[in-house]
Amino acid sequence: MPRPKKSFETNNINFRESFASLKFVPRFFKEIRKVNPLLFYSNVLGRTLNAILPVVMLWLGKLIIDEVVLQIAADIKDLERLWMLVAAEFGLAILSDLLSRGISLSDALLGDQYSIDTSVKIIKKTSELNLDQLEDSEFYDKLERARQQTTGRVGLMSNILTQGEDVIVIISLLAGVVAFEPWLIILLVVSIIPTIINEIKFSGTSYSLARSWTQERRELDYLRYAGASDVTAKEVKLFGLSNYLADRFKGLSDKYYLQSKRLAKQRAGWGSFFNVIGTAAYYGAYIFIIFRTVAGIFSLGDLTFLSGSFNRLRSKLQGFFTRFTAITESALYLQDYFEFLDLTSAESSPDGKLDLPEKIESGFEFKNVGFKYPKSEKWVVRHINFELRAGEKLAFVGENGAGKTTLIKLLLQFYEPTEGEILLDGIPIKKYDQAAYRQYFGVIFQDFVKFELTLRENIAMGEIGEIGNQERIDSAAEKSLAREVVGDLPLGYSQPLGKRFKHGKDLSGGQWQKIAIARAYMKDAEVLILDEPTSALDARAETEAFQRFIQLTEGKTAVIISHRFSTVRIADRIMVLKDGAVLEIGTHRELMQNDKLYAELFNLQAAGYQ
Ligand SMILES: Nc1ncnc2c1ncn2[C@@H]1O[C@H](COP(=O)(O)OP(=O)(O)OP(=O)(O)O)[C@@H](O)[C@H]1O
Repeated sequence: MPRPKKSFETNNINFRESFASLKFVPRFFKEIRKVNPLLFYSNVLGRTLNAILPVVMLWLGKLIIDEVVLQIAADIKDLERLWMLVAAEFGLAILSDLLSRGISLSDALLGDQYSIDTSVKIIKKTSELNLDQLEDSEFYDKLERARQQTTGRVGLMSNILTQGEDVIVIISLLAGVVAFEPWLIILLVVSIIPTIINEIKFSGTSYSLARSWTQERRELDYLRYAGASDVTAKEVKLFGLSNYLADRFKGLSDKYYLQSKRLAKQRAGWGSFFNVIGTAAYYGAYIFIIFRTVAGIFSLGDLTFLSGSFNRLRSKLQGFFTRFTAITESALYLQDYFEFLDLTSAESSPDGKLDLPEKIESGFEFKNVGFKYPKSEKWVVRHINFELRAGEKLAFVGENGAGKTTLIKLLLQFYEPTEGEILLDGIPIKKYDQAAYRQYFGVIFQDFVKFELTLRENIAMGEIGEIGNQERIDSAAEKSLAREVVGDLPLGYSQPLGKRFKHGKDLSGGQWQKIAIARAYMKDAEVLILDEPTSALDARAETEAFQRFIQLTEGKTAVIISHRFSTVRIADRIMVLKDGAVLEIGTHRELMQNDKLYAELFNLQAAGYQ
C-alpha cells in the first residue's frame, strides 16, 4: 500500500501551543521533588548561590583594575589591599567551580532517580489499562512518546533550573549596567531581538517533526528487531531476508534524515543571519563604552566591568531564549507523558463493587452475547448462548478464527460484550469487583509469555505473592510435568531462561508449555482456562497432561480449547463454534450421534491416526 506523502508542517506546533505546554512544568517539579527532596532543595540552593557570583566577580575585577591604575598614577605601593581583592576573587572562582560541579552531580543523580521513577510509573499504568486500549495503535504512539522522554526529561529539569539561575544572573548584571549607563539597555535589547525572532520561528518544529514520525519510529524499531534478533534469525537466514529488511529500514530512515537535515539547515542558516545582527549591536555598545572611557567619563575598571557585563548579559539572554525553546519542546513530551499517566480505563468504573461468591453455585451463563472488536464493524461472535456449569469441564472446538479465544477474553472481562451479557450465578459479571473477579481464574493463553527470567519466576508468575513458597512451586511443577524440565537444567529453579541474558538456557516449545501449565497450577483458582496449552507437547505427554488435569481439578470449573479431538473428548461437554456462532453443544457421545461438524471432524482426525 503506498504510504501517504508525509509533511510535518501539517501538524506543526506554533509558539502559543509550545508555550501552553509549560503548564505541565509545576507537576513535573512536584514529581522530581518527591523523588528526593533533600537533593532537590540542595540543587536549588546551590544554583541560587551560583547565580550571584558572576556579577560579584566582575565587580571585584573592576575594583582590582581601578586599584592598579590608581596606584600607578599616584605612585604608591599598597599591595595589601590589592592582594585581598585578588584573594577574594580567587576564593569566589573556586567556590563557583565547586558549586557548578555539585549542581551537575545532583542534576545527574536526581535525573537518574526520576527516570527510574517514571519508568516504574509507565509500567504500572500500562497494566491498569484495558486490553482494547493496549491493542490500539494510537495508544502505542502515546506510550512511545511517553517512554521516549524518560531520558530527555533529565535534561528538561536541569534546563529549567538553569533558566531560573540565569534569571538571577541577568537581573544582577542588569542592575549593575543600569547603575552605570541606562542607555546601554537599548543596545542590549536590539542585540537580543534577532535571537527572539529566530526562536519563535523555530519553536516546536523539532517536536512536530519527531511527533509526526512516531509511527514510523515504531516501525523502524520493529524493522531493527526483525532484522537483528535471535527470535527472527532462523527465518531471516533461511529466506535471505537480511537485505530486504535492511533496505526497508534504510529507506524509511533516509526520509526522516532528509526532513531532519532540512530543518537543521534552516535553523543554522537563520541562526547565523540573526547572530550577525546581534553581534553588530554588541560592538556598537562596546565602541560606545570605549569612547566614554577615552573621554574620561568611565575608568578602565568601569570599561572592563561594563563590557564584561554587557557581553555576559547578551550571551545569558541569548541562552535564555534558546533554552526556552528547548524547554517548551521537552515540555511537549511532558504533556504526552502526563496525558498517558492520566489515561483512564473503564476498569476503574464504579460498576464493579460486588463481592464474589466463596464458591460458584450455578456457574456462568452467556446470554445472547455478541461482540465486535473496537474500531471494527465485523461481528466476531454473535447470538452466543451457553452455560459453563459449576464444576464442569467444557471444551471449545472450531476452526481458526471461529471466536474461541474471543469468548475467553469476554469471560475474563478484557472486553465488554457489544450486546448481550455474561452472568455468574445469575449476576452480570461486570457488577463484581474486577480485580477479585480475575483472581478467580487460572489461565494459560495460546500465546503465553515466555519471561526471560528464572525458571522459578516463570512458574511463580501464576501467583507471584507465593514466589517464596518452594513447596507450592514444586507441587505446581509436579502437576504440570515441568519437574523433569527442572531436573534437566544445571541451575534448577534458579536457571535463567531464554537467550537474552548470561547463563540463560532456551527451552523447547513443549518444555515452555509445561512451565506455563505449572503457572496455572500455582494458583488455587476456581476456574481454569487452558487455551491450546498442549499443542507443542508430544502425543504421550499431552494425554498424560490432560488426564492429570482432569484428576487434579476435580470439582473445579474449566474451559479447554484444543484442536486435538482425543483431548477434547475427555471434557464433560463440548461446544462447537463456527463463524462466531454456536453450532452444537453436548457430550462427546451426543455430538457423535448428532452426526454434524463435530462427528465429521472427529472421524477425519481419527482416520488420520489409522
Ligand atoms: N484484537 C483483535 N482485534 C481485532 N480483531 C481480532 C482481534 N483478535 C482477534 N480478532 C479477530 O477475531 C476473530 C476470532 O479470533 P479468535 O482469536 O477468537 O479465534 P479462535 O477461534 O481462537 O482462533 P484460533 O483457533 O486460530 O486460535 C478472527 O477473525 C480475528 O481476526
